[in-house]
Amino acid sequence: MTTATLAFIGAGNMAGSIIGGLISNGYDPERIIASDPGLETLQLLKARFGIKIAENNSDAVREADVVILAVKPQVMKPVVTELAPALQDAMPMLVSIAAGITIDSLNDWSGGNLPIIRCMPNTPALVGCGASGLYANPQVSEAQKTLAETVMNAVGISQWLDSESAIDAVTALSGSGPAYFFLLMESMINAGKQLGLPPETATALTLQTALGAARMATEGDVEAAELRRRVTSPGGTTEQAINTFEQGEFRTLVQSALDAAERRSRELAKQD
Ligand SMILES: NC(=O)C1=CN([C@@H]2O[C@H](COP(=O)(O)OP(=O)(O)OC[C@H]3O[C@@H](n4cnc5c(N)ncnc54)[C@H](OP(=O)(O)O)[C@@H]3O)[C@@H](O)[C@H]2O)C=CC1
Ligand SMILES: O=C(O)[C@@H]1CCC=N1
Repeated sequence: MTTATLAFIGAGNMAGSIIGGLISNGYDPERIIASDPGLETLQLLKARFGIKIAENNSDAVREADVVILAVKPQVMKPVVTELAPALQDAMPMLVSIAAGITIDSLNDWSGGNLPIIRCMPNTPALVGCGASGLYANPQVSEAQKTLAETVMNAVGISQWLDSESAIDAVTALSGSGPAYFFLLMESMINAGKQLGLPPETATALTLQTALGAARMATEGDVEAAELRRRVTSPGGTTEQAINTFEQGEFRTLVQSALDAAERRSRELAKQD
């Protein structure tokens, strides 16, 4: 694993998930520094993972090889503009995980000429099962690309994208994706309770079913559609459920949901 020093600007849900995944995978906590206005959040991360914390964003970036911008898109401009002098001193690689914020904007706000990567991770990074899309500007060297990939692969898988706009699609698919599966889990747990199962039973069976289905889809070489067919006995129970999903236009609904998320990602870019 790399020994690069990573500075996280913003230490909320997503930064915490990546940090947790890195530490579980053996990353040296002395080489991770985080800064955030919430002192309590920082103290918790320090106590839990042994990472360093900084009093302000500029202090955090001073020694960093990689600065991971993990604040909400809406505050990215003031955060990066204020950091620009420190960034121009240290010239680290910037990795922004924010939905919507473009490389052009990050380049303008940071004073220019920095290697910048846009990365769209997801929260399962916390358990080493993250999925990230990556896109680099021309200033990023091959060695820096390998570094970014090493960091993100330590918490899951990553895919390089050949256009920046593909980040909007990745945001809609895997960035937001865990929430879609959680919604399905919530809905199945509730349906199981409605069918008379005790809540603990409905919960345990739903979660194990989700885990089992995900493992079968990822660990074998059989496509999801075929795995679904193998559960669906002709004239059996699953067929009734699948027909109900199809009649409710489940696939169209999923497409519309992802379209809406992708559209929102593009809108966030216009609010720069
Ligand atoms: N959550 C997710 O599943 C994913 C999120 N992302 C992206 O990650 C980014 C962070 O999202 P998420 O972790 O969910 O959001 P959070 O709100 O949980 O984390 C953002 C953190 O940044 C802090 N912050 C606010 N202002 C500053 C500042 N000036 N300097 C340093 N830190 C600051 C916030 O503090 P405070 O709360 O006090 O304002 C908060 O702790 C977003 O841009 C999002 O698009 C990408 C992929 C997935
Ligand atoms: O909902 C959001 O905007 C962020 C980006 C992807 C997941 N969470």
